[in-house]
Amino acid sequence: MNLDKIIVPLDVSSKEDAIALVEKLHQVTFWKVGLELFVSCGPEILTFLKSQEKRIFLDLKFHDIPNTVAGACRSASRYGVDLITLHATAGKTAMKAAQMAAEDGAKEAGYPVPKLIAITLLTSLNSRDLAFDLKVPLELPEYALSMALLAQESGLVGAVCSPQEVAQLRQTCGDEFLLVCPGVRPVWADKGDQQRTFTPSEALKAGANYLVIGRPITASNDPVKALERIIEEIR
Ligand SMILES: O=c1ccn([C@@H]2O[C@H](COP(=O)(O)O)[C@@H](O)[C@H]2O)c(=O)[nH]1
Repeated sequence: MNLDKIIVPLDVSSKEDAIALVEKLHQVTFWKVGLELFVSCGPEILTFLKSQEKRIFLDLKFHDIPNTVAGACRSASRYGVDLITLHATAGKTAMKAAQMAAEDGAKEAGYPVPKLIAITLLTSLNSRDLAFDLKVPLELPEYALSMALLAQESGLVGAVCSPQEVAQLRQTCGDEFLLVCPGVRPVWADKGDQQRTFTPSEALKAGANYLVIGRPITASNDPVKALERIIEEIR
C-alpha cells in the first residue's frame, strides 16, 4: 500500500544501469524516466518498463510553444506511459493543446490517456530564487498555487509541487486533483539540491498522492534497505 505511493526516479545514464536498478528494486511498481536517461537511451527504456508491467512517469518537463508541447505530448502518449510532465509556465494554450494531443496520441496507440501534470515551481528553488533571480513578485506559496490553478483551469488533472505546498494546493484544488511531490527527504538523508523538503510521512499527511524519492534510495549503499526503511517510517 505504501509502496504504491512511491515513485522512484531512474536518474542514471544508461539503459544497463536502469535495468540493474529495476531488477534490484523489483518490488517498486512505479518508475520515473527523466531527462538524463531519456536523452541517453530514448524510448527503449519505456519498452523495457512496459515489458516488466511497471507504471511509468515520463518526466521530461515539456516547456515550449503550444504546437511543440502538444506534439511532444502526442508522441509520448503513444508509448503507454501513465504520467507526463509539462511546465505550467508554458501557459494555458499550451496546456489545453497538450491535453487534447495526449488524448489523440493514446487513442491512436490504443492506450489509456496518460495523466498530464504541470510543474508549479521546481523543488530546487527557494523564495530568494523566486524573488531575486526570477523576479516573481508573489510569495512562493501563492505562486505555486497560482500555477496549480492555471493547470486545473487548462484541463490538466494534477500538478507537481513541493510537499511544503501540498496542503494548500489540496485544500484549494480539491481531492480529485493529483498532487505528485518530489523534494521528499527522510531525516537521515542528504537534501542535495532540494530546497523545499518534507519527510515522506509529512508529505503524505499533508495530502500528496505520490512521493518521488530518488537519491535517498538510489544513491544509498543498500537501496533495498533504504526503501524498506522509508516504508517502515511511513507506516
Ligand atoms: O520540482 C521538481 C520536479 C521534478 N523533480 C524530479 O524528481 C526527482 C527527485 O530526485 P531526488 O533524487 O529525490 O532529489 C528528480 O528526478 C528530479 O528531476 C524534482 O526534484 N523537483
